[in-house]
Amino acid sequence: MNGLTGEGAMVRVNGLSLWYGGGEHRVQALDRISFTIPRGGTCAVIGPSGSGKSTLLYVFSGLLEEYSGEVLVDGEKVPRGRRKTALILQDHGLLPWKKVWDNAALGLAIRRVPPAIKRERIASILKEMGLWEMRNRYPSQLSGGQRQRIGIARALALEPDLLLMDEPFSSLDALTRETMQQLLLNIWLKDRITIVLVTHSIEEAIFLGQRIIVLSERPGRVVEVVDNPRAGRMDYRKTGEFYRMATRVRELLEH
Ligand SMILES: Nc1ncnc2c1ncn2[C@@H]1O[C@H](COP(=O)(O)OP(=O)(O)OP(=O)(O)O)[C@@H](O)[C@H]1O
Repeated sequence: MNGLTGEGAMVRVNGLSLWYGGGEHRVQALDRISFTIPRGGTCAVIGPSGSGKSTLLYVFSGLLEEYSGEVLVDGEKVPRGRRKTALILQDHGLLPWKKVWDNAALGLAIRRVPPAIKRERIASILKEMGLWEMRNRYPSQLSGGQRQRIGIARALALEPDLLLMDEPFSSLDALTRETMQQLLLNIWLKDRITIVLVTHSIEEAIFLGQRIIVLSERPGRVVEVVDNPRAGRMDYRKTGEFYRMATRVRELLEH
């Protein structure tokens, strides 16, 4: 695996530029972005508001197809509706009128997975995420952290090899947020899914992102790709290296 050249990379971005709208309303969101994400690695994308972080995820998931440059996922030009890519949006995309179980099973239902397989997979994931006891409740009867876990459960039920997350923990209080970061880390340690996480939090980016992509203000350009090999270690937060890394990323953002 060579993350620098992109050989064996899960995601490879080369000279990606993207504009929204047309004519006088044309807005450039991304400007010649290049980086790679190794297979089985974690990557955090951080940058000011409007720097194109969500846009990048939309491109990786195949939702946005109009761009210039090259974007390869698993060695192929982003295929539309790639089955092994899961996207978790900021609002978790939960349906308020459906119970926890059905919300978690939604992705599998859309893909018409046979009921027996669906039942087994959802039961196992709800147990793993600590949601089993709540399977017959509605989202409104749960806390923010529990709701977020349903969103993650739904994504994991698809057995993805690429998990794209758009500020998944931003609405949570600090403690719940740390618990959720830990949970995500456990999932990653177990399954080695490639994870791309968009975040506004320097601390979150450093704790979770083995590679940190720092973007500039709009149009988003890569200020720096920071390699952060100690990300994913449970005790990282308490180390001096963590604070040094935080200072470095903060300086890059103030650039
Ligand atoms: N549909 C659209 N039409 C026109 N401009 C858009 C559209 N969607 C996004 N933009 C613009 O493109 C830029 C990048 O948007 P994007 O949502 O990717 O940024 P972001 O870094 O995720 O922002 P935030 O941190 O605030 O969520 C922004 O300046 C935004 O206003």
